[in-house]
Amino acid sequence: MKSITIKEVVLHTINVSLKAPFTTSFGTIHTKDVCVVEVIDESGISGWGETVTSDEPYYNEETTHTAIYILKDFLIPRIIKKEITHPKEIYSMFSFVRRNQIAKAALETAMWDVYAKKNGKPLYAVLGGEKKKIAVGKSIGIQETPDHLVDKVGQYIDEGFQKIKVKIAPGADLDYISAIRESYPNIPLMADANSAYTLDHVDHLKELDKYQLMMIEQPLAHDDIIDHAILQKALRTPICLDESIHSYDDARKAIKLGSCQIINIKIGRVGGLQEAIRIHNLCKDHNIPVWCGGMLETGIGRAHNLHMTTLENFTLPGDTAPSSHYWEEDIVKPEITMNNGYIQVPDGLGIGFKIHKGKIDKVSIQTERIDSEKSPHPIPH
Ligand SMILES: O=C(O)CCC(=O)C1=CC=C[C@@H](O)[C@@H]1C(=O)O
Ligand SMILES: [Mg+2]
Repeated sequence: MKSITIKEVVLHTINVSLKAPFTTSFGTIHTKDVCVVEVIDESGISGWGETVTSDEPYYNEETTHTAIYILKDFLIPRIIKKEITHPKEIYSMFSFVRRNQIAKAALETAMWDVYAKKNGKPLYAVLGGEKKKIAVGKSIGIQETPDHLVDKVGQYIDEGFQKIKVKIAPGADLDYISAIRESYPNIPLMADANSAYTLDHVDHLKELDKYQLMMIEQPLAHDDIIDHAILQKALRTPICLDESIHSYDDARKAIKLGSCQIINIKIGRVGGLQEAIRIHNLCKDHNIPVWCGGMLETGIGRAHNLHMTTLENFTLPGDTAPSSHYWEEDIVKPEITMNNGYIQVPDGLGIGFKIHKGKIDKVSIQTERIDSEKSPHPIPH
C-alpha cells in the first residue's frame, strides 16, 4: 500500500442549523459550528474529517473552538509534510497532546480517508469491515411530555428504525418509559441518561428492569467506571458506557471491573478510527457488543460512522439516522439515505461521498490553509 504525505490542510469552519432542535440533559442544540478538516496529499488527493464538538464544553472538555486551536497549533504541525506509512500510526503521533480526542479524530479520520483514496479502496475495506449495509437506530431528544415522546417513537418505528433511544433523567424516566412500553411493548428500546443519576438512585433505576430495555446508557458520572460496576451488579438491565470511555484503556478497565455489558463507540470521543478499532476488537474478545453513537454529525462524520459500523462486532443498530433527520441540505452528495431500516455502505473511494462545496461555501464562517509545520510551541518529533 502507498504511504501518504500531506502538503496542506484546509480548515473549513462552517455554521450549520439542525432541522429540529435536539435537547439532552446538557441543553438544546439548534445550530453548531463545525470545523471541516480537509487534508491534501502531495498528489492533490483530499481526505475529509470533521469536529463533532458543540459550541459548549458540556459533553466533554472540548468545544469546536478549542478543537481548532489544538488542530492548528499542535496536531497539524505534527503531521504536515511527514511521510505516513499507514493512518493507524497517527493516534500515537498525537500522544504528546493530552485528551482533546475530538480534535485528534477530526484530523485522523481525514487521513484515513485520503489513505483509502490514494490506495484505490473504500474506507470500510481499509478498516477491515465486511457489511454492505448497516442497521440504523434513532436517538430522540428529550420531549415535553410522555405523549409527545410516544408520538415520536411511533413515527420512527413506522419509518423503519431498528432501535429507539430516548433520553431519561430523574423526574422524566419511569412515566416516559412506561408510556412507550404501553404502546410498543416489544420494540428494541434503550435509554440514555447522560450521567443524570448517582448511586443514590440505585433502587429507582431498578424500577426500569421491568421494561426490558436493551440497555441504559451512561447513568452515572461522565468520568466514572467504578460506580458503574457497583450499579451494574444491582441492575438486570445492561449498562452501556458512552462518555466514560475515552480510550482503549478506559474500555479495558470497564470490562475488567464489570462496569458495562455494552459500549457505544464514538469515533470523536475516542480520538479517531484506530482507537475505535482497538476498542471494537477488545470488546469482541470479551463478548461485549458495540454500536456506533452519534454526535449530530454532518454527512462527513456520518460517512465515517457508516464505514466503521461495517466491522463485525457492531452488532447493534447505531445512532446513525440519515442526513434528512438533521439537515435541510447536507454537505455531502448524495445525501445519506435509509431504506427499510438500513443504510447502504458506499463502494466509492474513501468515505464514498462527494463534498458539496457549494453548501460549504454557503455556510462558511472561515477558511484557513496551513502548509507549514511551524508552530508557536515546541512540537516533539
Ligand atoms: O447524532 C445523533 O443522532 C445522536 C445524538 C445524541 O444522542 C447525543 C449526542 C451528543 C451527546 C449526547 O447528547 C447524545 C449521546 O449521549 O449520545
Ligand atoms: Mg450517550
